[in-house]
Amino acid sequence: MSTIAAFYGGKSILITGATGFLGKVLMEKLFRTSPDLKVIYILVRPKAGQTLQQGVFQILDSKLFEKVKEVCPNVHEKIRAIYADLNQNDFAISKEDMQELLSCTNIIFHCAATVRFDDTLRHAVQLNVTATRQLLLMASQMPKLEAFIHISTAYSNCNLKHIDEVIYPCPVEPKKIIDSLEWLDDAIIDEITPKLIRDWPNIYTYTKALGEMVVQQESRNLNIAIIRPSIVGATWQEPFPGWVDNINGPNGIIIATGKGFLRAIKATPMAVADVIPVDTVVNLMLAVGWYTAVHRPKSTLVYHITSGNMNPCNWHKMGVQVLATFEKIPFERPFRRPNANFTSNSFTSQYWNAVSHRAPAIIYDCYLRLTGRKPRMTKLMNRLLRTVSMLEYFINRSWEWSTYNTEMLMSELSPEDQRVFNFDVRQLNWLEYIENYVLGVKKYLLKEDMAGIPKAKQRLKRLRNIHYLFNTALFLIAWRLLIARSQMARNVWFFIVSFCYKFLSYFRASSTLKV
Ligand SMILES: CCCCCCCCCCCCCCCCCCCCCCCCCCCCCC(=O)SCCNC(=O)CCNC(=O)[C@H](O)C(C)(C)COP(=O)(O)OP(=O)(O)OC[C@H]1O[C@@H](n2cnc3c(N)ncnc32)[C@H](O)[C@@H]1OP(=O)(O)O
Ligand SMILES: NC(=O)C1=CN([C@@H]2O[C@H](COP(=O)(O)OP(=O)(O)OC[C@H]3O[C@@H](n4cnc5c(N)ncnc54)[C@H](OP(=O)(O)O)[C@@H]3O)[C@@H](O)[C@H]2O)C=CC1
Repeated sequence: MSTIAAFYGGKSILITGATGFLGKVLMEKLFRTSPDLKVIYILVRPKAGQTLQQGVFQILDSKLFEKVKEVCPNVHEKIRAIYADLNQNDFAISKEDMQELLSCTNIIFHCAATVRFDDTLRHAVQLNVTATRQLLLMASQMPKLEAFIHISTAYSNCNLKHIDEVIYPCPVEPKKIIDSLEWLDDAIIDEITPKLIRDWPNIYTYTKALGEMVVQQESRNLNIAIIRPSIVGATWQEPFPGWVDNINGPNGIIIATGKGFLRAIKATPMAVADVIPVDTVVNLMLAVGWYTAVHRPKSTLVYHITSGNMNPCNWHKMGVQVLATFEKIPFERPFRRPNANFTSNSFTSQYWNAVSHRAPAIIYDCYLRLTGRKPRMTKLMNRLLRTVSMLEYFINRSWEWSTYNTEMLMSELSPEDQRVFNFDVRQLNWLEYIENYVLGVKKYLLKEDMAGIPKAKQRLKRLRNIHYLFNTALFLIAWRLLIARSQMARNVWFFIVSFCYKFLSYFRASSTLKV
């Protein structure tokens, strides 16, 4: 029997962000490996037109939870959803619910966050910093609490090149920022934001760094650990390969490429693509929860869960395999044939944006207008290019993350725990993983049926023919215009035609002689 699975038996576990990508996979694994756990409390924001119970059923209805329903048939009774908004004071949790949480919780996994790169500083600080502080305050009033696991990101210190498993101080104290945001108005906040975030690429990574500092400062006597995953990708193995459920990170790029919208991206092909499967992250989270509660390390330990140092894959390899998978498993109704390349500098990037992105979008919008429909492609393309520009920072650099704590933890696990809670990314076969990833995007995100593949392949053939035809027509028009305007072009044209004529005459004469 797995020691870690047994540890979670009978426990009351509080998860924030349980409706998110990581949170769902965490819940699934907990129920599947420790079906005898007591209860999982999930803090859920009220959603218009949906009761709490409906929200829980919606989560459980997903294919992700199919296996769980077999091993834990009463799973819906073990999820206790609590209305909460982490942006509000005391999270707007009712007194009774708060009482229950405070008196019963054994373990906390704090996953909730805003992961948007372009959020306002006020909102991102509220959720990623202030809410973390408030949760720590709640935790300090929980007599039965054994461990508090805070989920950060490997990019919280991406302004550094080499990142150790330590909490780095931020230039401005989180408390000062929280206090000043209370009285500064939005216009001033917008003005000072670039000065505050300095060399962090966005508000998200900056506020995650502040969140870590808050954890360090407010840890009191709690058993706390921080987990820093890199780019969290689809499931590798569990409960089945390729599960994804949002368009963050690489997912949106895979869709945009597969649908033929994105044809070039500014990336450094040899930079490390530090993608880490979500089930690997969850396995580490559960192992850390156990270790922190049972071994009670003296200080707050930070664990990196990244792939680059142990089993690196670069963007070139990833891109090639993504494109190869589209050949086998194309997405339905693509705008153009999926075929993308990496550009290396701003000049070529702008050229491709004009030629391969904006021009086809404008042409398509003209076609929509002419056929009496509303143009939409240019708007969509602009949003996509904006998104891509925000991701560029991460695909043009490589980082080194040390993983001493993660490796130490691996060595502390029994062979059975190493198998059930495997977070050894050295065993990952990238080509297989990427193929399953693309397939998962098709099935679980785009909800496309595999039966549609032959039709999609036919459409791709048609698009390829249109592409060749269009290019030939374009070439002929350009050449015709050039001949009309330039003596030099006329001379070249005359030379080519007479050369071809002579070659053909010679060929005909020599074949007549042979006969
Ligand atoms: C010899 C041969 C050589 C061949 C070479 C091969 C080349 C092949 C090249 C092709 C590549 C093929 C694929 C390769 C695979 C990977 C490609 C690399 C990309 C990976 C980049 C990952 C970087 C991640 C960085 C991680 C940092 C930290 C990680 C974390 O800690 S947290 C998670 C990260 N958070 C996010 O990802 C959130 C990012 N999103 C946002 O902040 C916002 O969504 C926004 C981008 C600001 C956009 O906001 P909006 O207000 O505009 O609205 P909305 O969110 O509703 O979305 C608007 C539209 O944009 C689309 N969209 C959103 N996100 C993405 C996305 N990530 N990618 C693409 N599109 C996205 C969305 O669909 C909306 O579209 P619409 O509804 O149709 O309008
Ligand atoms: N995905 C990634 O690539 C990476 C993620 N991380 C970290 O992992 C954690 C989870 O990320 P991920 O699952 O991908 O993110 P998601 O965006 O999928 O999930 C975010 C979760 O936070 C909840 N949430 C947001 N705002 C509030 C609020 N005001 N009150 C209550 N709950 C709220 C969301 O609820 P709702 O469903 O209502 O929106 C959702 O459950 C985050 O801390 C993130 O920083 C770290 C590295 C990489």
